[in-house]
Amino acid sequence: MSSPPTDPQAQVQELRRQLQSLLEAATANERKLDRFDALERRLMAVGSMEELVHLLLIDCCADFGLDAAELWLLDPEEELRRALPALPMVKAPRLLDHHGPLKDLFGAARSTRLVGPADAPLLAKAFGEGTPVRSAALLPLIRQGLLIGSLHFGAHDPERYDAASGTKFLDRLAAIAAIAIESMLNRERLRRAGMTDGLTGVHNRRYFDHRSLIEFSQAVRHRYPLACLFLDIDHFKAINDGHGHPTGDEVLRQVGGLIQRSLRTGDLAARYGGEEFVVLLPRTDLAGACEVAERIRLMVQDAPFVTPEGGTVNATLSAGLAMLPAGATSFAELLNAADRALYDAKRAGRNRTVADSLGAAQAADS
Ligand SMILES: Nc1nc2c(ncn2[C@@H]2O[C@H](COP(=O)(O)OP(=O)(O)OP(=O)(O)O)[C@@H](O)[C@H]2O)c(=O)[nH]1
Repeated sequence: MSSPPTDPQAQVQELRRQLQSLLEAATANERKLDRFDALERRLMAVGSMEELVHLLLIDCCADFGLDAAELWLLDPEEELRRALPALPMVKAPRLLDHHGPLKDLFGAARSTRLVGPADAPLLAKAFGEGTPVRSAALLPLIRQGLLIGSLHFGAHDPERYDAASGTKFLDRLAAIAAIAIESMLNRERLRRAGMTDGLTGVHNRRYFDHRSLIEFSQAVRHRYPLACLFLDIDHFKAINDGHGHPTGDEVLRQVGGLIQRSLRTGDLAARYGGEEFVVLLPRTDLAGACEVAERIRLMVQDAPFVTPEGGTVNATLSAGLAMLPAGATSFAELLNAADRALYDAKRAGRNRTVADSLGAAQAADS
């Protein structure tokens, strides 16, 4: 350490220099505070999950000059997994189906961890093997005493975060990010509840009525085929009467799951009424739609449906199929044609797929 100058002129100069550097530090701190403040305000105002993820993973890096950011979210019920693939995201959060990875980062401590280059294994856990990140801040996201995820900020500079630095700003940011994530999840749950059938987990009729019009107009505008399937469980009343309503509910729930799992992203399945489901298959021709209907029909026919008592029952379903543009010029016509075909399938003995004759004939001609 250099000794203070004895010459009064030099002392004044030294004091000026110290004052200047204190002023610079204060200005830098004030700027940092302003950036945190602005970030907090934006976090509290985000309107969607995409916006929130973008803010935490992309904007944070730009605003704070970071080299890497990761967001991990606990998702044991897979609700985020279902909600997020549909979202257009530049960078996606990592969804965890159990606490293990979070425990590896925070142990029982659950407080912000500042990690330096000496703890390379922890940096690799937080940012992936081979990461160029040399120092990091790992922020636990906690809501109502529960760890719901973590936010990781990383830098190539090994001294950007060191264990001796304060974590006050980061702790506060983590608390606000956790609130923003939870409120966004609640909003997402409400949104999904409003468009999902509570028993079967497929979309409800209200959502179908809305989405089907969009699908219809897009198919017309872009001139691609749109297939509509009506699927109705056979003699469902007998299942209810013979095994009880809870078993009927369970069959409905499992059929809903089978239908959902046999469709591609972009297809739309909904519970249309009691034991009736409707499926829209955009960009699918008659042969493709028949294949989908038959696949579902055979899966239902072969499935042992587990009852609430742990026994099994069998069920079958009938399918009616209509095509746009072959069999219909409006969406109501398409639905009616599929419903007519379903009626024909029931009349012909059930457990079968019938294509609307007009649609099938015209599709065969074209
Ligand atoms: N368990 C249960 N039953 C329902 C639900 N919604 C409608 N149902 C029953 O579904 C049955 C439908 O019976 P029907 O319309 O006669 O048709 P079906 O017995 O399937 O006969 P087909 O369709 O002609 O093969 C009725 O008994 C309804 O009460 C529900 O959410 N849960």
